[in-house]
Amino acid sequence: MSDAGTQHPVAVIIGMMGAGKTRVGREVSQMMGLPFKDADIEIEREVGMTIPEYFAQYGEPAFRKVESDLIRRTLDDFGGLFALGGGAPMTPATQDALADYIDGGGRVIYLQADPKEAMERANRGGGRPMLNGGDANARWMRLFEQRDPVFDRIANVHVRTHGSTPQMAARKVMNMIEERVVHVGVVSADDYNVRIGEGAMNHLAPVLGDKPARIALIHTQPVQRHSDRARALLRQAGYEVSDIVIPDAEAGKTVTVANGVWERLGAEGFTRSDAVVGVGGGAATDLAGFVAATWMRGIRYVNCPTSLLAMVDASTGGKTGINTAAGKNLVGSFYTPAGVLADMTTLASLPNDIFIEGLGEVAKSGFISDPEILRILEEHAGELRAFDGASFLGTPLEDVVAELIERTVHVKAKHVSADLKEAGLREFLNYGHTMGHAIEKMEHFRWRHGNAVAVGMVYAAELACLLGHIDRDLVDYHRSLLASLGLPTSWNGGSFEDVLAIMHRDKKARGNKLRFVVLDGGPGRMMHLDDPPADAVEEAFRRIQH
Ligand SMILES: NC(=O)c1ccc[n+]([C@@H]2O[C@H](COP(=O)([O-])OP(=O)(O)OC[C@H]3O[C@@H](n4cnc5c(N)ncnc54)[C@H](O)[C@@H]3O)[C@@H](O)[C@H]2O)c1
Ligand SMILES: Nc1ncnc2c1ncn2[C@@H]1O[C@H](COP(=O)(O)OP(=O)(O)O)[C@@H](O)[C@H]1O
Ligand SMILES: O=C(O)C1=C[C@@H](OP(=O)(O)O)[C@@H](O)[C@H](O)C1
Repeated sequence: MSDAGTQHPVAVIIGMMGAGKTRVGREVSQMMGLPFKDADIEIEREVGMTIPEYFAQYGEPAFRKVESDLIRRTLDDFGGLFALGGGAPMTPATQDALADYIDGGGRVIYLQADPKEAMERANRGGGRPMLNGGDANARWMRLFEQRDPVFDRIANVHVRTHGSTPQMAARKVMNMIEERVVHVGVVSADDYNVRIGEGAMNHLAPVLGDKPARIALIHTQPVQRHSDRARALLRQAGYEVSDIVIPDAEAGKTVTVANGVWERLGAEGFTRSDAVVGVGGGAATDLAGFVAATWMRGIRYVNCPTSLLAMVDASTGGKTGINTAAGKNLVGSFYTPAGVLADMTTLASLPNDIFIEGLGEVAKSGFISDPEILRILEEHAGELRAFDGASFLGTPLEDVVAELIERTVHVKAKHVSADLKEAGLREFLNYGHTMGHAIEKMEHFRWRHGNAVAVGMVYAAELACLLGHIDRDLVDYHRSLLASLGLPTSWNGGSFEDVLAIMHRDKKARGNKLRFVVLDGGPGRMMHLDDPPADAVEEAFRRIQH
């Protein structure tokens, strides 16, 4: 964001008078150890008089010129938190300066206080020339009606502070500043962002936009507390919410469930301008995406993943789908979301075993593309294996997990941006899945996906080693790293013949030829392994049996 030798604010705060721009801005700067600047105070320092005096002596146009010049300068030479005066964003020159700042990666945060709370606070202590003359509340409301739509459009981050103390409001602002954003380019559809951080769900309304009137909120019972928050945010933003609870986990990924949702959408008059929001694990976001992809041949949807695996994998990339009697994910559509909001606060209720299975897909991304993921996993294996959602937020482990999520999503974004429909490169995301899916099916889906994939990666490593593509040390490293995370590295649940038959039905197979993706030399270097020798395929299977 910064040009050489210049610095830009970490965030600019705008909002109505009394919203808390100064008070909350100072709280945030203290929490983040950053300097704080209040435009009004800087202006008074520059002109050598109070703002009311300047207004009285020179009038508002002259004041707005001084103000916009100072704001433009500060945006290019200050690296802390910068709070603007209430009317500042209404000046075209300031709007241009803020647009340039956002283009450079800046955050303009609209602090959306409850009008009643802000009005009351704005009238404390006076000193606000825009409220002089007549009923201050009436003037405040008139200004709000003029300014709110403009602030809403100018800001790229929106933080509601209704009922929040300054400290609570500051925490929300800080979460928005610290959140991580991964951009996913899509060749044949609109790009979208994956937002990762506490409070990411606050982006629901800006991501959905103002077109939808109705939102189908699809979720499962175990994530009720998180879908309650999504529902409240949607209703506060003015949407009509159809609450649709589906069966949990794989039981929710069926055509019967999808049909039930289609019937609801039909009965409630959902049109192409309406939207779907999926809240839950990967099964829920798969079903929600499938319904969005098929209702009227495609309506907007936003995923709010609540499990680690859903955050790092299932919710991103546009694969939507349901299961059939013939197997998993055999019916579906490539259909990309309008956005993915991975709200870290949802992990507070995630059971340990489900967090650990998500590490399987994180490790996979390390092996296929980003060795730094492997290093982080190794360094923090003990803490990760002991994950406890109830005590997780606000600890150093939260930053470690956020980094792992961001990196893993980057790996997925790189593959899906270049190859949405899995013609080649995207198949590398299937590392460990040929055997992994066979194990899931042999276990009648009692095994969790990430666990099966972990064994599948050990299998793929053994196969690659047998054929001279990687050395024994790297195979052993697969076992030691995955085991240190609490993931399984062997399986004894069925015959080679049965597994082989299932692998021949893998979507990477071509005709009667097996196809695998394996490491070629080391982490980050992948290759397609087509039609490997039958004896190696069987020997590798023997080696994953304990
Ligand atoms: N579309 C894709 O690209 C893609 C990629 C990977 C996996 N998937 C699919 O995702 C599914 C696996 O996802 P998953 O591992 O999230 O399984 P899941 O959706 O079955 O969730 C696992 C369990 O955890 C619960 N849960 C989720 N978040 C929770 C939270 N915050 N608090 C408490 N409980 C929570 C769920 O209710 C469920 O009981 C599979 O169906 C798989 O096929 C899809
Ligand atoms: N969330 C909040 N809860 C309680 N009081 C607040 C809150 N935000 C601001 N205040 C108080 O309201 C008054 C106006 O806040 P201020 O930050 O000056 O508003 P602004 O800069 O947006 O005009 C101050 O007395 C401040 O301490
Ligand atoms: O986005 C993709 O390409 C992936 C889809 C899923 O595999 P399947 O397509 O085999 O279900 C997932 O498990 C894998 O991690 C990556």
